[in-house]
Amino acid sequence: MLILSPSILAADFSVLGKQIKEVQEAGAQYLHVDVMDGSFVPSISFGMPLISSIRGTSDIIFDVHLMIASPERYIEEFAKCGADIITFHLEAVRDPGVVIDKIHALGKKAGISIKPATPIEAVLPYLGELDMLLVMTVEPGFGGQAYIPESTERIRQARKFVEERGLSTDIQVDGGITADNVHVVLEAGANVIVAGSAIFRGDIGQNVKDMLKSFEAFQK
Ligand SMILES: O=C(CO)[C@H](O)[C@H](O)COP(=O)(O)O
Repeated sequence: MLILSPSILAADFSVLGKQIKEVQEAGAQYLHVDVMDGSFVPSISFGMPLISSIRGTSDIIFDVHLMIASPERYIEEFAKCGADIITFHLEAVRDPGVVIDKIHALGKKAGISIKPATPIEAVLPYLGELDMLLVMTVEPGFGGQAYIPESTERIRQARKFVEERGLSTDIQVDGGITADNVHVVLEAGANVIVAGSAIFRGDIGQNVKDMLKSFEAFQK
Protein backbone atom coordinates (compact mmCIF):
# COMPACT_ATOMS: atom_id res chain seq x y z
CA MET A 1 0.00 0.00 0.00
CA LEU A 2 1.27 3.48 -0.91
CA ILE A 3 1.10 6.00 1.91
CA LEU A 4 1.46 9.78 1.87
CA SER A 5 2.93 11.38 4.99
CA PRO A 6 2.87 15.20 4.70
CA SER A 7 5.65 16.80 6.76
CA ILE A 8 4.39 19.59 9.01
CA LEU A 9 7.86 21.14 8.99
CA ALA A 10 6.63 23.11 5.97
CA ALA A 11 3.22 23.98 7.47
CA ASP A 12 2.04 27.34 8.80
CA PHE A 13 2.21 26.76 12.57
CA SER A 14 -0.25 29.59 13.25
CA VAL A 15 -2.99 27.47 11.63
CA LEU A 16 -1.51 24.02 12.13
CA GLY A 17 -4.70 22.28 13.29
CA LYS A 18 -6.57 23.55 10.23
CA GLN A 19 -3.81 22.45 7.84
CA ILE A 20 -3.64 18.98 9.40
CA LYS A 21 -7.40 18.66 8.87
CA GLU A 22 -6.93 19.69 5.24
CA VAL A 23 -4.29 17.03 4.48
CA GLN A 24 -6.33 14.34 6.22
CA GLU A 25 -9.56 15.25 4.45
CA ALA A 26 -7.76 15.25 1.10
CA GLY A 27 -6.63 11.65 1.70
CA ALA A 28 -3.19 11.66 3.38
CA GLN A 29 -2.90 8.61 5.63
CA TYR A 30 0.00 9.70 7.91
CA LEU A 31 1.30 12.97 9.30
CA HIS A 32 5.09 13.30 9.35
CA VAL A 33 6.28 15.07 12.48
CA ASP A 34 9.94 16.14 12.36
CA VAL A 35 11.60 16.66 15.74
CA MET A 36 14.99 18.42 15.54
CA ASP A 37 17.20 19.21 18.51
CA GLY A 38 19.92 21.59 17.25
CA SER A 39 22.50 18.93 18.07
CA PHE A 40 21.98 15.85 15.88
CA VAL A 41 20.93 18.32 13.17
CA PRO A 42 21.60 22.08 13.14
CA SER A 43 17.94 23.18 13.33
CA ILE A 44 15.51 23.14 16.23
CA SER A 45 11.90 22.45 15.27
CA PHE A 46 9.52 21.53 18.13
CA GLY A 47 8.93 18.84 20.72
CA MET A 48 6.36 17.10 22.86
CA PRO A 49 4.15 20.10 23.79
CA LEU A 50 3.36 20.79 20.14
CA ILE A 51 2.74 17.10 19.40
CA SER A 52 0.42 16.80 22.43
CA SER A 53 -1.57 19.80 21.36
CA ILE A 54 -2.06 18.69 17.72
CA ARG A 55 -2.85 15.15 18.93
CA GLY A 56 -6.09 16.57 20.26
CA THR A 57 -7.07 17.89 16.82
CA SER A 58 -6.77 14.76 14.67
CA ASP A 59 -6.80 10.96 14.67
CA ILE A 60 -4.40 10.75 11.70
CA ILE A 61 -1.42 8.43 12.24
CA PHE A 62 1.47 10.42 13.71
CA ASP A 63 4.69 9.35 12.02
CA VAL A 64 7.30 10.93 14.30
CA HIS A 65 10.84 11.30 12.94
CA LEU A 66 13.34 11.98 15.71
CA MET A 67 16.37 13.87 14.42
CA ILE A 68 17.79 14.08 17.92
CA ALA A 69 20.88 12.87 19.76
CA SER A 70 20.40 9.90 22.12
CA PRO A 71 16.71 9.42 21.27
CA GLU A 72 16.46 6.52 23.74
CA ARG A 73 16.10 9.17 26.48
CA TYR A 74 12.75 10.35 25.14
CA ILE A 75 10.92 7.32 23.71
CA GLU A 76 8.36 7.12 26.57
CA GLU A 77 7.60 10.81 26.30
CA PHE A 78 7.05 10.69 22.54
CA ALA A 79 4.83 7.63 22.96
CA LYS A 80 2.86 9.42 25.65
CA CYS A 81 2.33 12.64 23.69
CA GLY A 82 0.76 10.81 20.75
CA ALA A 83 3.30 9.25 18.39
CA ASP A 84 2.06 6.15 16.56
CA ILE A 85 5.29 5.42 14.71
CA ILE A 86 8.61 6.44 16.24
CA THR A 87 11.61 6.62 13.91
CA PHE A 88 15.08 7.34 15.25
CA HIS A 89 18.43 7.70 13.50
CA LEU A 90 20.79 4.76 13.36
CA GLU A 91 23.66 7.26 13.61
CA ALA A 92 22.30 8.66 16.90
CA VAL A 93 22.26 5.52 19.07
CA ARG A 94 24.69 2.96 20.48
CA ASP A 95 22.32 0.00 20.54
CA PRO A 96 19.50 0.27 17.99
CA GLY A 97 18.03 -3.09 19.06
CA VAL A 98 17.35 -1.80 22.58
CA VAL A 99 15.61 1.31 21.21
CA ILE A 100 13.43 -0.77 18.86
CA ASP A 101 12.41 -3.01 21.79
CA LYS A 102 11.58 0.03 23.90
CA ILE A 103 9.32 1.44 21.17
CA HIS A 104 7.56 -1.91 20.67
CA ALA A 105 7.12 -2.40 24.43
CA LEU A 106 5.13 0.86 24.41
CA GLY A 107 2.84 -0.52 21.70
CA LYS A 108 4.21 1.74 18.96
CA LYS A 109 5.70 1.00 15.54
CA ALA A 110 9.46 1.38 15.23
CA GLY A 111 11.45 2.90 12.41
CA ILE A 112 15.13 3.51 11.77
CA SER A 113 16.27 6.38 9.59
CA ILE A 114 19.60 6.57 7.79
CA LYS A 115 21.39 9.62 6.44
CA PRO A 116 22.48 9.73 2.79
CA ALA A 117 26.08 8.74 3.65
CA THR A 118 25.18 5.72 5.80
CA PRO A 119 25.35 2.42 3.90
CA ILE A 120 22.03 0.58 3.73
CA GLU A 121 23.84 -2.56 4.95
CA ALA A 122 24.29 -0.91 8.36
CA VAL A 123 20.62 -1.48 9.08
CA LEU A 124 20.57 -5.16 8.14
CA PRO A 125 21.05 -6.54 11.69
CA TYR A 126 17.79 -4.77 12.71
CA LEU A 127 15.72 -5.06 9.56
CA GLY A 128 13.73 -8.06 10.79
CA GLU A 129 12.56 -6.12 13.87
CA LEU A 130 11.66 -2.90 12.07
CA ASP A 131 8.25 -1.73 10.94
CA MET A 132 9.78 0.94 8.74
CA LEU A 133 13.12 1.92 7.24
CA LEU A 134 13.48 5.62 6.40
CA VAL A 135 15.98 6.26 3.64
CA MET A 136 16.72 10.00 3.80
CA THR A 137 16.80 11.50 0.33
CA VAL A 138 18.31 14.80 1.54
CA GLU A 139 20.69 15.58 4.38
CA PRO A 140 18.40 15.75 7.44
CA GLY A 141 17.92 19.14 9.04
CA PHE A 142 16.05 21.38 6.63
CA GLY A 143 12.96 21.23 4.46
CA GLY A 144 12.91 22.48 0.89
CA GLN A 145 16.12 20.79 -0.31
CA ALA A 146 16.57 19.06 -3.67
CA TYR A 147 16.28 15.26 -3.91
CA ILE A 148 19.72 13.60 -3.96
CA PRO A 149 19.75 11.49 -7.18
CA GLU A 150 22.02 8.79 -5.65
CA SER A 151 19.12 8.01 -3.28
CA THR A 152 17.32 6.09 -6.02
CA GLU A 153 19.85 3.26 -5.98
CA ARG A 154 19.78 3.19 -2.17
CA ILE A 155 15.99 2.81 -2.14
CA ARG A 156 16.28 0.00 -4.69
CA GLN A 157 18.85 -1.71 -2.47
CA ALA A 158 16.66 -1.32 0.63
CA ARG A 159 13.66 -2.83 -1.18
CA LYS A 160 15.83 -5.74 -2.37
CA PHE A 161 17.01 -6.46 1.20
CA VAL A 162 13.42 -6.41 2.47
CA GLU A 163 12.17 -8.71 -0.28
CA GLU A 164 15.07 -11.15 -0.07
CA ARG A 165 14.21 -11.66 3.60
CA GLY A 166 10.49 -12.01 2.98
CA LEU A 167 9.77 -9.02 5.23
CA SER A 168 6.93 -6.52 5.05
CA THR A 169 9.01 -3.57 6.32
CA ASP A 170 7.80 -0.27 4.92
CA ILE A 171 10.35 1.81 3.04
CA GLN A 172 9.92 5.50 3.64
CA VAL A 173 11.62 8.33 1.77
CA ASP A 174 11.96 11.91 2.96
CA GLY A 175 13.33 15.01 1.29
CA GLY A 176 12.80 16.77 -2.01
CA ILE A 177 9.84 14.65 -3.11
CA THR A 178 7.26 16.28 -5.40
CA ALA A 179 4.35 15.10 -7.55
CA ASP A 180 6.77 15.29 -10.49
CA ASN A 181 9.55 13.08 -9.16
CA VAL A 182 7.58 10.74 -6.86
CA HIS A 183 7.39 8.08 -9.60
CA VAL A 184 11.19 7.70 -9.35
CA VAL A 185 11.09 6.69 -5.66
CA LEU A 186 7.98 4.55 -6.10
CA GLU A 187 9.59 2.69 -8.99
CA ALA A 188 12.69 2.13 -6.83
CA GLY A 189 10.54 0.54 -4.11
CA ALA A 190 9.54 3.21 -1.60
CA ASN A 191 5.97 2.90 -0.30
CA VAL A 192 5.73 5.63 2.39
CA ILE A 193 6.30 9.06 0.91
CA VAL A 194 7.10 12.12 3.02
CA ALA A 195 6.59 15.51 1.39
CA GLY A 196 6.73 18.90 3.07
CA SER A 197 7.13 21.83 0.68
CA ALA A 198 5.27 20.03 -2.10
CA ILE A 199 2.20 19.73 0.13
CA PHE A 200 2.12 22.82 2.34
CA ARG A 201 3.06 25.46 -0.27
CA GLY A 202 -0.02 26.69 -2.18
CA ASP A 203 -3.32 24.78 -2.26
CA ILE A 204 -2.79 22.07 0.37
CA GLY A 205 -5.81 19.92 -0.48
CA GLN A 206 -5.03 20.03 -4.20
CA ASN A 207 -1.36 19.21 -3.55
CA VAL A 208 -2.35 16.10 -1.58
CA LYS A 209 -4.74 15.06 -4.36
CA ASP A 210 -2.05 15.60 -7.03
CA MET A 211 0.39 13.46 -5.08
CA LEU A 212 -2.20 10.70 -4.62
CA LYS A 213 -2.98 10.92 -8.34
CA SER A 214 0.72 10.34 -9.05
CA PHE A 215 0.50 7.25 -6.79
CA GLU A 216 -2.47 5.97 -8.81
CA ALA A 217 -0.73 6.62 -12.12
CA PHE A 218 2.23 4.59 -10.88
CA GLN A 219 0.01 1.68 -9.83
CA LYS A 220 -1.69 1.44 -13.25
O1 LIG B 1 13.04 15.59 7.45
C1 LIG B 1 13.02 16.60 6.83
C2 LIG B 1 14.20 17.46 6.81
O2 LIG B 1 15.19 16.89 7.60
C3 LIG B 1 11.75 17.01 6.10
O3 LIG B 1 10.67 16.19 6.48
C4 LIG B 1 11.92 16.81 4.65
O4 LIG B 1 13.03 17.49 4.19
C5 LIG B 1 10.65 17.13 3.89
O5 LIG B 1 10.67 18.39 3.41
P1 LIG B 1 10.65 18.71 1.86
O6 LIG B 1 9.58 17.85 1.26
O7 LIG B 1 10.34 20.16 1.85
O8 LIG B 1 12.01 18.36 1.30
